[in-house]
Amino acid sequence: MITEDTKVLVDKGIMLPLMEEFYTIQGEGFYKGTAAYFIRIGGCDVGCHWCDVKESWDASLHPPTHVGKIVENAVSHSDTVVITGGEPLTWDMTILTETLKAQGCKIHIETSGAYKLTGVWDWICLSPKKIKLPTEEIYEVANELKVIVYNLHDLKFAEEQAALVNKDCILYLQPEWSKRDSVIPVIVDYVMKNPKWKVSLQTHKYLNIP
Ligand SMILES: C[S@@+](CC[C@H](N)C(=O)[O-])C[C@H]1O[C@@H](n2cnc3c(N)ncnc32)[C@H](O)[C@@H]1O
Ligand SMILES: Nc1nc2[nH]cc(C(=O)O)c2c(=O)[nH]1
Ligand code: SF4
Ligand SMILES: [Mg+2]
Repeated sequence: MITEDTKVLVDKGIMLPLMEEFYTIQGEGFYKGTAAYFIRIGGCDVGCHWCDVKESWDASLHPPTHVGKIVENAVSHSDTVVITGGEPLTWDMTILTETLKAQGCKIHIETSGAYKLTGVWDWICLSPKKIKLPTEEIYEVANELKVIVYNLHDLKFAEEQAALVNKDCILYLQPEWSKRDSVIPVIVDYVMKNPKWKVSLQTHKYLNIP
């Protein structure tokens, strides 16, 4: 049980439920191959049935941690930090990102965009979900759109989402991991026919790194 005082600090984004943090190689999307420190914040109620970190969903399982401590760890490892989750926009990201920025970090986010966009970001990866659509505001500022392809209908959803993003946003199709053997040939064929899209793979899973 967390105290009422702690809850107030979490609501303000002064503390956040920290699931894990690790220095690794960004496996996905535009920055694939780049070393970065990952901060995984607990809490998500979007509920993707194929989510590969379901352990993150219940925020109460992850200890409320002072943002100052999170930042201190991060900057000792890397000047590129990826905030992920869970769904990081469940929480107010203002203080975390401003504190990282003050330390000279490049700050990236992995988000479904389902909640209000808070924080200052150098790179926004928007991975929209049909079951809880992104807020209107995030389409304007997303740097990459990364649609997960589980079945053929996801290609139609991908086109609908691509019609909503800004003109500079880079478009990725990423196979859902458990379906990769059947979905990869479909994505390859689709991208060759529709070259505005690029392929994104979860390369960290092939590299056997976090
Ligand atoms: C675990 S989510 C956390 C961030 C945020 N909740 C989101 O969905 O963008 C990180 C990234 O992994 C993707 N992802 C999650 N499960 C996946 C799976 N089984 N196969 C492929 N990508 C997956 C998400 O779409 C997202 O781009
Ligand atoms: N290496 C690595 N790259 C990633 N890119 C996005 C990830 C995520 O879970 O948000 C992720 C992850 O979990 N590991
Ligand atoms: S939005 Fe992200 S963390 Fe939440 S269930 Fe979907 S993939 Fe998992
Ligand atoms: Mg992951």
